[in-house]
Order: sequence, then structure tokens, then C-alpha cells
Amino acid sequence: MSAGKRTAILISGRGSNMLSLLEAARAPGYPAQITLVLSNRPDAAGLARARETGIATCALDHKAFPDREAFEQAMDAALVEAGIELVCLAGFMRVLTPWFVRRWEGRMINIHPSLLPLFRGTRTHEQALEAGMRVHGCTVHFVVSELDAGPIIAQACVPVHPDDDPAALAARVLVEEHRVYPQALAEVASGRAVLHEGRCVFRDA
Ligand SMILES: Nc1nc2c(c(=O)[nH]1)N[C@@H](CN(C=O)c1ccc(C(=O)N[C@@H](CCC(=O)O)C(=O)O)cc1)CN2
Ligand SMILES: NCC(=O)N[C@@H]1O[C@H](COP(=O)([O-])[O-])[C@@H](O)[C@H]1O
Repeated sequence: MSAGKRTAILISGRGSNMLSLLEAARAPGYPAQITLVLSNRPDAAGLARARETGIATCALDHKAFPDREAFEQAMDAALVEAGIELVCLAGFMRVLTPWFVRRWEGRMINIHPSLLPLFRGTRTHEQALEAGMRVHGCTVHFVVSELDAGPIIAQACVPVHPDDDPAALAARVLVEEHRVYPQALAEVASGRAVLHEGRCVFRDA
């Protein structure tokens, strides 16, 4: 049995979704193997958490590069050097240029803390509360150049409670992120979910 698709996780912060993906990938037969954690922030707390697990890490400070393209070329080189086949964005807070997206389109997914296409961008939990939503949630999608607009692979819903503040709602959504992201990665890594003609298509693997 193959060891699974060589997968990199890109982070900018604490890395809780990274940890849930790492844990899921330890299961026998899981179709992806996490072989690299890369961050645009050398001080990202998730890097230290990744190193504790023994996984290879790479810190590329985006501010050390003259422009976005130079940073992305270095990131791409690190991924290619590591033999990466799939990329998971997990709290990676850089908008990727069309150049990088074209390099990885169909092999790069992201988790977003809202039920897309509702509430793209940032402050998603505040937006949901301001809109008076009774349900909220998270979305795993293929990454395309347009921000948070890629074809949806999986979603999970949570109830919005009357006394919710953004932090309470975020915490409830995060539990579902940790459940649905590993499921979505398995769908993509196994070939069951594919990006085809701008849509997410489910095939018998
Ligand atoms: N081309 C794409 N790039 C990225 C996507 C995408 O769908 N297409 N998803 C995002 C993740 N994301 C929300 O899910 C997101 C990340 C970053 C930003 C943003 O405004 N970043 C700023 C810098 C912010 C910072 O450094 O703190 C920027 O890049 O200038 C918005 C949404 C990942 N990239
Ligand atoms: N626009 C991207 C975005 O907002 N992503 C969100 O950042 C958090 C990262 O947490 P983590 O580092 O603990 O996984 C997660 O809630 C993820 O959905």
C-alpha cells in the first residue's frame, strides 16, 4: 500500500488545523502523508508545534523578499524540493498570486471559517453575527486566484447561539474545522474529489 500523497501544510499562526491533519494522517491507509510544514512567519507558534512532532519544517519570512512573486518562487522551490504533491493552506494568511495558484491549482486546498460563498475574507464570525445568522460554519475549497471563491469540497455547520460573541462562535466552528478538513483532504488525496472544469467533481476512486 502506498504511503499516500506527499502533502505540505502552509501556516501563518497557531496551527491547530495543522495538528488535526497530522493526527488524521497517522491513521493506517490515510491517502496523504504530511511531509512538510511551511510558514511565511518564522515566529508562527505552529512551527514549534510541528517540530515537536518531528515533521520537517520550513520558515520563509515573506518580509525578507523584495516582492510577493519572489516569496512565492522560494516557497514553490521548497515544495518542489520536498517532492510535494498536495498543498493544504491552514490559516495561511497571504493572498497567493495567479502564478502560484496556476502552479498548484487542483492540488491546493484551503479551509475558510464561514459557509462560503457567505462571508469571504476576514472577520467571518463578526460578519455572521452582524448578519443575524442562525447557522454558521466552515468550508474546505480548492484554491483559485479569486480569494475564497474556489469550488467547494466540504462544509460543516454549527448553530449560532443568542448569546454568542465572535470568540464563542469561532471556537464552535473550529471544532468542526478539525473534523472536516482531514475528511476533505482524504477525498482529494484519494482522487475521489477533483477539480474539473472549474467545479469540484466526486468520482469513484
Ligand atoms: N489566491 C488566493 N490566495 C489565497 C486564498 C485563495 O482562496 N486564493 N485563500 C487564502 C486564505 N484566506 C482566507 O481564507 C486569506 C488569507 C489572507 C488574506 C489577506 O488579506 N492577507 C494579506 C496579509 C494579511 C497578513 O499578513 O496578516 C495579504 O496577503 O496582503 C485574506 C484571506 C490564502 N490565500
Ligand atoms: N482566511 C483564512 C482563515 O481565516 N483561516 C482560519 O484561520 C484559522 C487558523 O487557525 P489554526 O492556525 O489554529 O488552524 C482557522 O480558523 C481557519 O479557518
